[in-house]
Amino acid sequence: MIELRELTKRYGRRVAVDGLSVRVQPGVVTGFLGPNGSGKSTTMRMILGLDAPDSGAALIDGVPYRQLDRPLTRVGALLDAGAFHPGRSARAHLTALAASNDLRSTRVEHVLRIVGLTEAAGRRTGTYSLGMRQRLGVAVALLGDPAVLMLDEPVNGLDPEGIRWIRDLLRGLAAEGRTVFVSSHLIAEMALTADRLVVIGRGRLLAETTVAELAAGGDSLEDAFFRLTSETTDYRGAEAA
Ligand SMILES: Nc1ncnc2c1ncn2[C@@H]1O[C@H](COP(=O)(O)OP(=O)(O)OP(=O)(O)O)[C@@H](O)[C@H]1O
Repeated sequence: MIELRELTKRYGRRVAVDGLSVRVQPGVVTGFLGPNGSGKSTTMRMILGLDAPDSGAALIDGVPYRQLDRPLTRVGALLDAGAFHPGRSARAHLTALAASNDLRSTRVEHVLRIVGLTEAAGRRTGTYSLGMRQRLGVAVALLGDPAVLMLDEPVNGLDPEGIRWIRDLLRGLAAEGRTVFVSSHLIAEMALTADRLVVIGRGRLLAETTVAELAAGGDSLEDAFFRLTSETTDYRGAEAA
C-alpha cells in the first residue's frame, strides 16, 4: 500500500503538492488524475524518495522509500521512458540492473517475455521505438517482482495497440493483488484502466472516488472531470476567457 500523509512540496512560493492525504490500496488499479501541472509527477517523485517533502510523508507499506530494504523488490516505477543508454541492449540493461540489485538473473528473461521484448532484447535501445522503450521501462519496473507499481503517464505517445497493452497489463498486475498507481491527465483513458480515482488540482485532493461514482452524476465523465478541476487550472480556454 502507498500512503500519503499531508504531503506538501513547495518550489519557491509555488505549492506543487498541498497537504495531500491518500491511501492507495492493493488489488485495484488506482488512477491519479489531474490537469497538467497539478502535482502528479512531484507526488510520484516524493513517493520514490527522489524529491524530499517540505512536510508530511509518503510511505510504502508504512515506511519511506529510502528506508526500504532492496527497494526494487518492493516498488517498481516507470517515470520517464527513454532514459536508457542508447548503445546498450535491453538485455544488457536489465542484466546489469539485476546484478547491481542482487536480483535473480532468471528475472531478466521473465520480464522480457512479459513485455514482449524477447526477440528485440539484443538490439541497442537507441534503435527502439517509443513504444518499445516504454515496454523496457515496464520491464525495469517489474524486474524485482514488486508488490507496488507506480507509472507516470505510461500511455503518453503510445499507439492504440500500445495503450491497450499497458491497460491489460496493469489490470492483470492489480488482479494479482498488487498495488497499481498510475497517473494520467486523460479521464477517458483512466475510465478504461482504473477502478479507483484520485483526482488532484493545484496539488490538492479534489476527489477520491470510483469511475462508477464519477459517472453517476449524470454528465459525461469528461464533464465531471472538468467540473472537478476547472477551478484549479491556471489557464482558461476561449469559452471561459
Ligand atoms: N523542479 C521544479 N522546480 C520548480 N517548479 C517545479 C519543479 N517541478 C515541478 N514544478 C512545478 O510544480 C507544479 C506541479 O508540477 P508536476 O510536474 O508535478 O505536475 P503534473 O501534474 O505532473 O503535470 P504534467 O501532467 O504536466 O506532467 C507545476 O507548477 C510545476 O511547474
